[in-house]
Formats: sequence, structure tokens, C-alpha cells
Amino acid sequence: MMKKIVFLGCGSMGEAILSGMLAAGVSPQSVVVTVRRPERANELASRHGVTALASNEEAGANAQAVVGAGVVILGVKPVGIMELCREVASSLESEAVVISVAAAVSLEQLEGALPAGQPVVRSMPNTPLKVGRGVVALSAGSSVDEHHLAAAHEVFDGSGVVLDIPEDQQNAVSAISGSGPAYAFYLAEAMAAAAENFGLAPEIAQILARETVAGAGIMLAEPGANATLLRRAVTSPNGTTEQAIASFDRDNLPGIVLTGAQAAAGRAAQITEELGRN
Ligand SMILES: NC(=O)C1=CN([C@@H]2O[C@H](COP(=O)(O)OP(=O)(O)OC[C@H]3O[C@@H](n4cnc5c(N)ncnc54)[C@H](OP(=O)(O)O)[C@@H]3O)[C@@H](O)[C@H]2O)C=CC1
Ligand SMILES: O=C(O)[C@@H]1CCC=N1
Repeated sequence: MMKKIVFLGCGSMGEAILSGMLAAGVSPQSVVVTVRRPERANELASRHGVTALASNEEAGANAQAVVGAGVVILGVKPVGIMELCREVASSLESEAVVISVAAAVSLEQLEGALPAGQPVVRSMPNTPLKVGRGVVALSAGSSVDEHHLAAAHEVFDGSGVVLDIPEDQQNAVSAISGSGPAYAFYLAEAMAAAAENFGLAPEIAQILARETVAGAGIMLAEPGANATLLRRAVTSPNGTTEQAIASFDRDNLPGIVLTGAQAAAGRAAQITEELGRN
């Protein structure tokens, strides 16, 4: 049987990873999750068939969960993650691979809160892992060997593309693929609002925007797909799309996206610094 996989914290991101992992064939019997609220624990247990513990109900839930675990995924918010590391430190197996999904929390900060020599991997996943189309970037800590890194890859391999990157690129990755699903959803929201502005019924507006962004995403997911070529295929010379793209260019949509991504990466750097002061 596969060694136990533990999620300490299982909200939006944790559940997306969990869903992708189970869909890829991992047995729910090998998974234990912890959350704070009992109602959330019950929800996860009944939805996925995993063992779920609530730390508000059982004070030692996190420490209890990591005993005997081969992989421990830290799925909590950056604030509180170091406290969580210290809470479970003495219960971790020395060979357990600790994978943080937290934006902005450095390997140095994580390693400082865990036992010396603990293998730690910093990751930046995204929620499309839930549907098998995620992207995850991994950066290995100082005690990670090839077996530990392979174990981290194995967590995500069945539900998306896994990349190995230097840690100093993590904030940039976070600003593109970590936050990126929100940018795509925001575009869908803006398209629906534009449709309503034309006088279309709200439910029709939602369908048009949702199906269009989803359909375009599926086309982009085809092997060898190229966003520029796909865009050009819609843009007839002297046609209608051309006018919309020209308007987006005049309003500098690429510049707007760049400034937004820079703001996201800047916030990550700020969070790292704030955590360092605690
Ligand atoms: N959301 C995203 O798209 C992405 C998020 N991330 C990272 O993922 C991490 C989690 O974010 P997200 O999933 O959005 O946040 P959520 O608030 O949705 O999830 C946090 C989870 O942690 C649980 N939790 C908090 N404290 C404890 C504790 N002490 N012990 C056990 N469980 C605890 C919460 O339980 P309860 O529900 O009971 O309160 C909840 O299940 C963040 O660090 C973020 O940077 C990274 C990439 C993308
Ligand atoms: O917004 C956040 O902080 C997290 C990290 C990347 C996506 N969501």
C-alpha cells in the first residue's frame, strides 16, 4: 500500500490537489486531511472518502495526522504556516517530504521551522489541478534528494504539468499560473458584463462568456496549440474581431496584465518579508 499522504489544511487549493490526485488513481484510504472546522472535515470525508480530522475538535489532530506519513502537504495560508510546522515538527518522520503550497513562504523560513535535515519542497500549484489541467512549479530544499523530489512529482504528475524551477522564480510563477486562473475567470466575468450591456439576458450572458472561455481553454490545451495562432484564426482581416483587438491594444491590455502580475509578485515579496519579521 502507498505510504500515507497528509494534507494539513485542505481548502480551495488543497481540495483541488486532492481531487486531481484521487482522479489520477490514488486511493482515498492512503490520504488523511486536517482542517480547523468539523463541518469542513465532514464535507471532505463524505465527498472524497478520505480520513478527515478537525483541529478545532481534536487539539492534536495535525501532529497525529503526520505520524507515519511519507508526504505532508502544507495547505494553509502563509500566515500561521510556520506555527503549523513547529506544531508537527516532533511528530514528522525524518524522511517525510514536506511540500508547501503557500505563496511567498521561502524554503529558508520553512526549513527554519522544521527539524534540521527535513526534506522540504516549495511548490506553486494552481486550482485547475482539480480537472487534470494544472501547472505546478517545484523548488527543492537543501535536504531533498532525487527520491524526495520524485515523491513530490508523484503527488502532482497525474493532474497536470510539473516543472522544476529555481526558488527565486517562485513569485513570478505565482503571479502567472498560481493567480492566473483568476485572471481567466475575471475575463469571463467582464465578457458576461459586456453581453449584458448589449441587453442580453443575464443567463444568456453567463452561458456565452463561460462556454467561450472554457472552449478556448480546451483548444489551447491541445498538443502544439499556440495562443497567437488561435487568436489570428478568429480574427478575419477587415472583420469584426480585428476591431476589438485593436481597441484592446489601444487600451494596452498586455500592459494592464503585466502591471497586475507585477502587483501580485510584489505582494508575494512583501508577505515573505512580513513573515520574516514574526
Ligand atoms: N487558492 C489558490 O488558487 C492557490 C492557493 N495557494 C496557496 O494555498 C494555500 C491555501 O490557500 P487556499 O486553499 O486558497 O485557502 P483556504 O482558506 O481555502 O484553505 C485553508 C485551509 O487550511 C485550513 N487550516 C487553517 N489553519 C489550520 C490549522 N492550524 N490546522 C489545520 N487546518 C488549518 C482551513 O480549515 P478551515 O476550512 O476549517 O478553516 C482550510 O481548510 C495558501 O498558502 C495559498 O498561498 C497557492 C496557489 C494557488
Ligand atoms: O492569492 C493568493 O495569495 C494565492 C496564491 C496564488 C493564488 N492564490
